[in-house]
Amino acid sequence: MAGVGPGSSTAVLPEGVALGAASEVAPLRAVLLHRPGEELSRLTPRNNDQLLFDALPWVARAQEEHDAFAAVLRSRGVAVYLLGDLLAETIAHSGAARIQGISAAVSPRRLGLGLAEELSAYLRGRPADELARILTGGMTFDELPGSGSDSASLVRQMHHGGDFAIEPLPNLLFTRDSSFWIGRRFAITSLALAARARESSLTDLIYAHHPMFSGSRRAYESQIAPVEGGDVLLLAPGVVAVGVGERTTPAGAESLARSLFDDGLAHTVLAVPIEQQRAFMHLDTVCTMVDRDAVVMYPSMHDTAVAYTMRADDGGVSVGEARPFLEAAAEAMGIAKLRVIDTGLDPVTAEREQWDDGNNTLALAPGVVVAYNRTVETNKRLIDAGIEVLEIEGGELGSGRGGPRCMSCPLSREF
Ligand SMILES: NC(=O)NCCC[C@H](N)C(=O)O
Repeated sequence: MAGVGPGSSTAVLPEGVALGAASEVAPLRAVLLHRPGEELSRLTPRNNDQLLFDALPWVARAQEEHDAFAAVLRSRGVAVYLLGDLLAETIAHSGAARIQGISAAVSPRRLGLGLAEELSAYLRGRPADELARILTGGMTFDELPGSGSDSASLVRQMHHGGDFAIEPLPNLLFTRDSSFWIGRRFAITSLALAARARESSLTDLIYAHHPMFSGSRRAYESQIAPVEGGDVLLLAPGVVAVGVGERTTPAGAESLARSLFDDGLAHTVLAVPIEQQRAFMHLDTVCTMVDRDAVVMYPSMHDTAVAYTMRADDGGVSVGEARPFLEAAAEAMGIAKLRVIDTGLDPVTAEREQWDDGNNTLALAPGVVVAYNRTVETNKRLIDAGIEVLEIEGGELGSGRGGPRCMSCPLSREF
């Protein structure tokens, strides 16, 4: 097999660790993260809104924060895999993956046929690690091969040098959204917004061609309508909550439910409407599980969140009336009550800490979560409720509006 670079090796799972996840809180064994890189340095005041960042992160500091996040996970026995490494290894391993990645990134619509063919041919000849960097970090017109040469291409001549010939993917940082595992299967999601749509072409090729995933089967293959991983919460084995709002659509939630029922991966899917606004872009920005029977939740959702219960019904799907989410969830999970860790916050603090991803915790085990240290009040309430909170810095990482759960895709949790 071709290596990625000198001295490189191909990632494998630790002994005894099996791919898959059936809940949000069972002990985490392996996780997919993306160490932010060049794609973050592509953000400018002109493109940050469109690329879904609220500020321009200090890249080196964001990398330090991310390294510290990964170190916390490793210190708790979690095997950490980095998307950039897996991508380079996949491309080194598989010519088909190389072609797939290039064709998803090079758009004849944007570049015209001539330039698109020229660029594709150039990329086919790049070393795997360089190609992986281009597929994630993008490429400007100035960086195109032969730039500055006397070119017959109108496209080259009429674009500014700093325009993107290949768009960067700064939101790859949020590995939660572009794939998720349910049972022993992985699902490649269908991302709603143009700025993120290409991310799933990379997770798709990694899962399809990296040796670590060989033999793994897919869930939700049809990908008919948008579903993003940040909206999918595995409340308990067989019970899934799906946020429906700015990203995941009703059609996405319904087709996901249908597919999970058909594959025997869930018996109940709860569709939970969330406000269609930036602050609440996914269900996991307002609610995450911190224990087998407990969630941390944005206070204003506590009494207002509802759910439509979908169940498999005679080859189809039955949909119940909207009812209180906490009640519907507890019933589906077969528990008396789904506890809400009451953050008891005043509306202003609650709003600020929700914005700063205080509700976006990553569970490493029942009652053990990772959270940003800046959400001081929420963390305090979690600790008072007996939850162990492992705090990380997020001053720079948080500028993309995502916390520890958003930045992680569990590859393996104990069943
Ligand atoms: N699961 C999540 O909530 N992910 C955070 C995504 C943030 C990213 N800037 C976005 O707007 O999609």
